[in-house]
Amino acid sequence: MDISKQLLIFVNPASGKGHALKEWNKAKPILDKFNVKYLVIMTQYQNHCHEYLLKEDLSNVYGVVLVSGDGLPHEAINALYARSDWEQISQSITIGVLPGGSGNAFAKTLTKLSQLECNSESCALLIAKGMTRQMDLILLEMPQKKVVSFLSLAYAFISEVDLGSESLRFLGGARFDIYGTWRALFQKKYQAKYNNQQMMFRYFLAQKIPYISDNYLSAPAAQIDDGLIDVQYLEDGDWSQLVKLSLKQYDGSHVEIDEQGNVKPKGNWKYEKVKEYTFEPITNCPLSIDGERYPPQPVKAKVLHKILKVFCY
Ligand SMILES: Nc1ncnc2c1ncn2[C@@H]1O[C@H](COP(=O)(O)OP(=O)(O)OP(=O)(O)O)[C@@H](O)[C@H]1O
Repeated sequence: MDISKQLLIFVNPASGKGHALKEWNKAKPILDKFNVKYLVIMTQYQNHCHEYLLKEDLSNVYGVVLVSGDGLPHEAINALYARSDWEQISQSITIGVLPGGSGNAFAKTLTKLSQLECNSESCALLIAKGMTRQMDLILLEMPQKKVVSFLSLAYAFISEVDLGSESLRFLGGARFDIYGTWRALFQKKYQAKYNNQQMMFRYFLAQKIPYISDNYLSAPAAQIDDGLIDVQYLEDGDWSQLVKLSLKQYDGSHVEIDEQGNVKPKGNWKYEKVKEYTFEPITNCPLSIDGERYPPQPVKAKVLHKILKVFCY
């Protein structure tokens, strides 16, 4: 890593409860103490960060830091991946995050792996110390678009909770608890094809990292660099199964892992580790990709192994 270059720090004033600037102010003294060079950009509008990273000369940049929820890293990583010089950028630029939004799964995962608390001071320390790891991304090919995902693709229950609770952003992370409880009580079923098999789903979630937000360890067997995607789903099943399982996702106890690291089967609840999959929604329910809304459409997913550098011990 060439620290004679600088970090680009994007602060999203519109994320979560609007606390991103406060979180940045907690991190700034730590970066200053370590004499880190940086340029701060307050994002002015949706896609500002994407436009900047797609077009600007990044030859003087060694890291991109997102102070926001999980939406801004999704935007940033996709902009970098879409550049013609991505191969070189994937070697020279490292991604860092500070938890400034309502869903901070990325910050939670990187701090947890580094055995740190998930807060802005820990994230700043990770960035200032400059240790990096290579992580996987998931390439999602859709009819009109290719997207890379660092977190998840959700349909049915999780997609409804993620996207349906957007108007409750002012509640911060509590939006998922409140809206999720309501949706678990009044469940819907959704038709889709998973690997060409048509099923009726109550729940479908494919993840790259173990957390889906700061306090939901939804895929405890997931690893950032194992070359695999953790897919969980619940077919039809009974109503109470989803209620019980969603309550246990706080600490990951809905999944039992044996000494070899394999997930033990649990009734109708399926947990598979795959290198690729296909998914085709049939019911009109949007897809949530890294927490962002995408119209229902067929998706081909495959892992891009160890393709992104992140600040992590
Ligand atoms: N100044 C701005 N005004 C409005 N939207 C913005 C602004 N800056 C960035 N955005 C957009 O805000 C969106 C949400 O980003 P982010 O993930 O940081 O917030 P969040 O509230 O935590 O969301 P999530 O719950 O998905 O984590 C992104 O799509 C980004 O483009």
